[in-house]
This record gives sequence, structure tokens and C-alpha cells, in this order.
Amino acid sequence: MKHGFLNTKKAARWMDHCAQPGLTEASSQVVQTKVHSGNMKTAFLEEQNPEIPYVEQDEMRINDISDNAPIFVTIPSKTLTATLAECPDNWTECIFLGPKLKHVILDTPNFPSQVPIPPTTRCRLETTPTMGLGFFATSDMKMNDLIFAERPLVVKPQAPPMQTSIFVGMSAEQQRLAMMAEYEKVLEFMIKRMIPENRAALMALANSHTEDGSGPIHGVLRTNAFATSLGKDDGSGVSYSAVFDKLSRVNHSCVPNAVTKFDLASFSSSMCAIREIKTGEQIFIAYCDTGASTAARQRELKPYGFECSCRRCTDPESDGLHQRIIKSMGPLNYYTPTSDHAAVFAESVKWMKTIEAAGLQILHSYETHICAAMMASSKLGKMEDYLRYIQMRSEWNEAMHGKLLEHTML
Ligand SMILES: C[S@@+](CC[C@H](N)C(=O)[O-])C[C@H]1O[C@@H](n2cnc3c(N)ncnc32)[C@H](O)[C@@H]1O
Repeated sequence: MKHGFLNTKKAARWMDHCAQPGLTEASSQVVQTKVHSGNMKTAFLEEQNPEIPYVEQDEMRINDISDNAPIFVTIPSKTLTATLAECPDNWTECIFLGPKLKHVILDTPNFPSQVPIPPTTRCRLETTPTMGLGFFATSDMKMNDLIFAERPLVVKPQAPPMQTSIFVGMSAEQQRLAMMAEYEKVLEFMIKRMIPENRAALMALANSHTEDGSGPIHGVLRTNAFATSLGKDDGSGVSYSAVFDKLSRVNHSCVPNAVTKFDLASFSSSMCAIREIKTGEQIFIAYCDTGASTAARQRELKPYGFECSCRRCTDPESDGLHQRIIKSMGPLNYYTPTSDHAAVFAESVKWMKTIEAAGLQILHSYETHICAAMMASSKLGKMEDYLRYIQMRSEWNEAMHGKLLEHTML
């Protein structure tokens, strides 16, 4: 399928079909919502009448919206004429399914707080020889240093919100194409709501889905979206992903030197170093599960349209090493106050060094060994080591999850 799929006769036929009265009754109404410090203005978009973009509804009406209805929300709230100068932290254009997530966000303590800023600029966007654009470190960094944080340009459900009932009588492929065309129309509506700078930034992002029936906006979203923790606590069972201006320019490695996490209060994602990064090094995050085998990771990366050639993917021994790292945690399950603390300490320090040499500090086994070394050093009365490992563990956790752990003396 070519880039301009929506302009083809085939797409037009499917769109006509989907627009037939009766077939699209549910999908012809799209709910539009704005955040107004607790108040909601709700509107129903009449696709048949673009002259009337929306009709204001009252607060009661939003509570009648079904859990599956797409709602358009701008976070934080903005006026129609707002400019970036008024809100340097920027706005996010969201599609939520039902009103629950919006309530969760509004109820988050300190929402909307300021997006964190690193003490200095720590990276620069450059052209890479084989990966398009990418970010490179402009200063040395250590674990948990903030590289940058930003609000997403877009937040949307991971799976396109579609009415499958409108595709009765079509083949599976016809349904897939019709769904893509329908979804592109929803996305077109969404990006019209964005400020011009954000719309331009979104559409300038890479698109590796030009041949699979995705429309141009959906292709960009599929190439650049990150999974977030949004939706996990609202009871809706919907997962959301986010697309960013800068973060979506960070390339992938299975041996990443950076990690990202989403913070609800500032409604932003931050990228932190997960190990030492030297000036001039490219910054990499992982697009796939770093705990998976090489074959499984390659499969997961396929939709991005490249074959990973990081040192882990090209080293035939890397899966074996990963298996040994996983196995190394086994004895720690049986670690008790009567264990041989000196042996546990020596083993854990050895495995930490092995993991560091492989650049795999992103693995949870790294934290497990830091923890074991911390506990063993406490038992052995090695206070200096103990304090060092406490610090390392809290930095690892803060980089990965954004919160400090409570420590208890053992
Ligand atoms: C989210 S974008 C990353 C930014 C992108 N390089 C750009 O120029 O905008 C994802 C795309 O970057 C490229 N990419 C990311 N990591 C790569 C890697 N390790 N090797 C080759 N290409 C990569 C692929 O084209 C992929 O579809």
C-alpha cells in the first residue's frame, strides 16, 4: 500500500461505504472534550456537517458517554487562539476512550506541574550514517542523569478504537483497509486541533509504515509511539501510547544507555541515563523487551522497518550470556540471614561487573545483584560498600521508575 492510500479510488470506495447512513451510526458521532480545571465542555462532532464542528453539551452528558467513545482532550486546557509563548511546556492532543482517564488526570495531585528541566543541555540532534536522525550526548552523564523531559505531542489508545460491526460482509483484508481509512479520519480531526508548530513537528517525524495500508498520520504514530503507563489505573483496561517531538527521534539499541518514563503530574516523559554516557556517544533507548532473546527482539522490531545491528544482536554469544545472567539470580532467592555473606557479596559484585561490561544495566538482574551486594555488605559490616550500593540502587530505581525506594537497615 502506497503513502497516499487515502487518495486512491479504493480508499474512497471504503470511505463511502463506511459513511452510509445506518452503517456508521455509532462512529458518526465523536465526542470532543476540553480540560477546564475540573469542568468539561463536551461536544459531538457531526461528520455529516463539518460547518458545525461541535455542539456544546452539559457536564451531565459526559457521564453518559460509553467507555468506548473516543474523546478528544487537550492537556492542559487551552484556548483556540493559544500560542506556545503562553505555555512553553506545550500541550498534548489526546484521544481517550471514555471519560475515566480524564478524571484520573484531573485528580492527580499537582497536575499540571512543570515539566522537569536538566541543569544543562545534554544532547543534540544529528544525522546518523544509517539510522536517520538521532540524539548525541553533548556532556558526560552518569546513571539517572536527566537528559530531557517533554510533554507528548499526541496520546492515543494503543489499539485503534474501531467499530467492527460496520464492516459486516467484508473480507478480512477489506476490513483491515476500511479500519485504517476510518481511523485516519479520526486522526485527521485530532491533528486539526493541534497548534501549527505541533502539527508540523508530528508530521515531520519518521514513517516506516508507508506500504501497509496505514494512512500518513497513523503511519507516523505507529513508527514513533511509546507505550505509557496511562490507563493502567483508570479501570478501563485501555492502554495508551504517546508520540513526542524529541523523544521520538531517539534511536533503538538492545543495549540502551537511556530509559524513559511517564509522569502524570507534569504529563511528560523524561529520558534518563541508565549507565554512564560519554560526550559524543549516540543516545539509545530500547523499543523492545530487553529481557527477550535475540530472535524475539528482532521479531518485535520488525514493524519499525530496520534490523538491529547493536553489539548484542551481532554477538552469537549474547543469548548465552543473558541466560547465565538470569541463572545467576537463582541462588539469591535462597539468601537468608545465615547464608555465606562473603560468598554472596563476591558473586554479586562479579555479576554486576559482567552486566556492566555488557552494557546491560537496564536488566532487572542488575538491580537484584546491587541489592544482594547491599544486603551482604551490611551483614559483613562493610559500611562504605553498603552506602554505595544503597545509592546505586536508588539511582537505578529512580532512573527506571522515577521514585526513590525506602531503605531499611538490614
Ligand atoms: C522513532 S524513529 C527514530 C528517529 C529516526 N531515526 C528519525 O530520523 O526520525 C524510528 C525509526 O528510526 C530508525 N531506527 C531507529 N533505531 C534504529 C537502529 N538501531 N538501526 C536502524 N534504524 C533505526 C528506523 O527507521 C525506525 O523506523
